[in-house]
Amino acid sequence: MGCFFDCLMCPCVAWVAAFGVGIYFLREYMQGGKFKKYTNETGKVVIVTGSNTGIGKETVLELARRNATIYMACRDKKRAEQAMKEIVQETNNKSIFVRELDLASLDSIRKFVDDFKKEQDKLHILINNAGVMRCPHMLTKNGFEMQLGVNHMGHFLLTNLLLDLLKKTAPSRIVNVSSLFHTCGAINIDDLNSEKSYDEGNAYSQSKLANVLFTRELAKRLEGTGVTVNALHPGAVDTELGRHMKILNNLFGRLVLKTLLWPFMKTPKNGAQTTLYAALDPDLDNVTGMYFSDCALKPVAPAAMDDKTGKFLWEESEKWTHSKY
Ligand SMILES: NC(=O)c1ccc[n+]([C@@H]2O[C@H](COP(=O)([O-])OP(=O)(O)OC[C@H]3O[C@@H](n4cnc5c(N)ncnc54)[C@H](O)[C@@H]3O)[C@@H](O)[C@H]2O)c1
Repeated sequence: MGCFFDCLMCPCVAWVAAFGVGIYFLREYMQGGKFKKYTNETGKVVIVTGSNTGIGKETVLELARRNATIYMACRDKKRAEQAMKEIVQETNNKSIFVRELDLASLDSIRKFVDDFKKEQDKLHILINNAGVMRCPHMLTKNGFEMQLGVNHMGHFLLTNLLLDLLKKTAPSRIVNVSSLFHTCGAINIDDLNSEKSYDEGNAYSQSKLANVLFTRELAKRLEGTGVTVNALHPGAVDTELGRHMKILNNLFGRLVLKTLLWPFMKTPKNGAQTTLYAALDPDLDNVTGMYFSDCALKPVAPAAMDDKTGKFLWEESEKWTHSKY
């Protein structure tokens, strides 16, 4: 016991502790300084996909604090209900509902929308947040490569099925959570579904580029409707998104990587701030087809400005999801 206290009194331990505390506050200061505070958004009806964990869960928590009515559209109903209970307890907002949505199934998406429309005749904000990253080659229920299928195709169908409600409730907003990885992406016109070859990193970047192309194409189609649509990069955020990465699957790798990256990673709370900015900031009432990061407008990759590819992707997405808009 005495030895333990001797160790604690050692100047090295004190220095390491002071360094750790210093880094913690510096990280919080650097990330927190950029955020705005928004007033209560009473009465807004919001859908957040993939909101039982990570950035989505924090987004719901922050919206719940602002008195929104929130639908948590989640694949894992049990985890979502647990998350919802925690949020209700913390915010005392009882207008938070869990509804099942599997973006890897077109039937599930259609059922979610049908049920939602029976319950609600308003939708002010749709936040397309759910995502899967660098998974091994897998297919959705409809045979789409999983990352393009969930991150883009699923949200494409969901959004289009909800457009009538968004238009009716205008001014309203669509927020697409993309990633800085869109800058590494290319739309593989000859092999969009990765049937000839598959690389998990390329497939993720392709799906996140698709988010930005979809945002820009949809913004054009929504001109004059009062519905805006914007995309964003939330930052590098400490969440469960890396669950498919081999290095994070063993304890040692996870420990080393998390320790090394920790000072540079945002907390989920800070990672949710650009989503909140895109969803709530009054200065963005008429801003559409744009891309944000750190609560500010940012340029997109040249590939995301290619309108021809945007049109190609839209037409393919209509064919794949058996829908025409
Ligand atoms: N964490 C980061 O550093 C980072 C960086 C850039 C972009 N993003 C993007 O942010 C978004 C949120 O990711 P996160 O970091 O909070 O990760 P996360 O893994 O904690 O959250 C992703 C959510 O998506 C849900 N999801 C996955 N497949 C689904 C499906 N088929 N149907 C319905 N929901 C499904 C998961 O269940 C989970 O709730 C993603 O779109 C991701 O690409 C994250």
